[in-house]
Amino acid sequence: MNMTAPALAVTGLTVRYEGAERRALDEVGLVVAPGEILGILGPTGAGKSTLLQCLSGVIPHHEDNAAMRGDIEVFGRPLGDFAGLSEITETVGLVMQDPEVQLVNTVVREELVWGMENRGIPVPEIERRLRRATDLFDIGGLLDRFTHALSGGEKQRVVVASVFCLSPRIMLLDEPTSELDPAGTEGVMDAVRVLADEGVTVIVVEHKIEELAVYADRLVAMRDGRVEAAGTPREVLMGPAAPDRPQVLDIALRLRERGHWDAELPLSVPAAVAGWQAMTHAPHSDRNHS
Ligand SMILES: Nc1ncnc2c1ncn2[C@@H]1O[C@H](COP(=O)(O)OP(=O)(O)OP(=O)(O)O)[C@@H](O)[C@H]1O
Repeated sequence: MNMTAPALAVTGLTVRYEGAERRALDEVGLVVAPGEILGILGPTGAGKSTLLQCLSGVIPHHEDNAAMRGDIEVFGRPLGDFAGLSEITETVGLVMQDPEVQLVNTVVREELVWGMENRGIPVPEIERRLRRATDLFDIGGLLDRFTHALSGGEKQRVVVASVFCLSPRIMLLDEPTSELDPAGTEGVMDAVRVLADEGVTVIVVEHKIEELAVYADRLVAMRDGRVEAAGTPREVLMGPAAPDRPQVLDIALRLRERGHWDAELPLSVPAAVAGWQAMTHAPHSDRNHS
């Protein structure tokens, strides 16, 4: 594996599910650098989960009603050259949208440990990773709990932590905070930032755009299976593929907290819209009434 190559390089990725009228992914191209947090946003059905399933090898290895073409390289090595899912998961960890699908053990501690044991990781290293996962994802109080009795947000944190324990160089997170409150969401995203600073590459699909604006290094906006816009959060969120306008105030506040918004803060929705227009240098008058 070439560690100086992009973590992921995707060209012409196209997927059509059997019987579907249109492509779920349509000539998608992406390059993701090592240690980068790439946020993926887009409306429901845009193809975000399908993209993560291709990057993790679930398509084609585990999903037989999807026809896929295009190239995916992981650290310079074509994904097709890996010996199936088991080898891919050594480098790429996927957290699926529904945590239930990934929880297979009765007790949280077993859930975190079993994957490491299956890989033959030595016990002291298992214990080190378990401590780290417990700290990073704040799950110390959950270790002896039954997995089926956890809340949705607790399940999400346990699943992210168990994928982290396998130490993948690339983590793909499909709406990892959908059931978490704002504090829980920040906790998970802060942990993701720490991992990225240590060189882990993270692709996160997220509907909470304010979170992506703050944590992601780059954003990709998808629609109808295509990449509609890509760039820094500011470029994408200020551009024509941006979300509904009232969110701009929220985004501006969160960006300011982190020192990324230097203009006047918009104090009302009309002021936000005006500020938005000024920053994009484009009137978009047809979208003012949304
Ligand atoms: N297993 C499947 N079989 C058939 N069609 C599918 C399958 N999975 C997804 N699709 C279709 O592919 C398209 C893209 O779906 P996908 O789940 O990738 O979108 P998404 O952007 O992740 O949506 P959401 O935000 O709702 O999770 C949709 O039209 C969806 O109905």
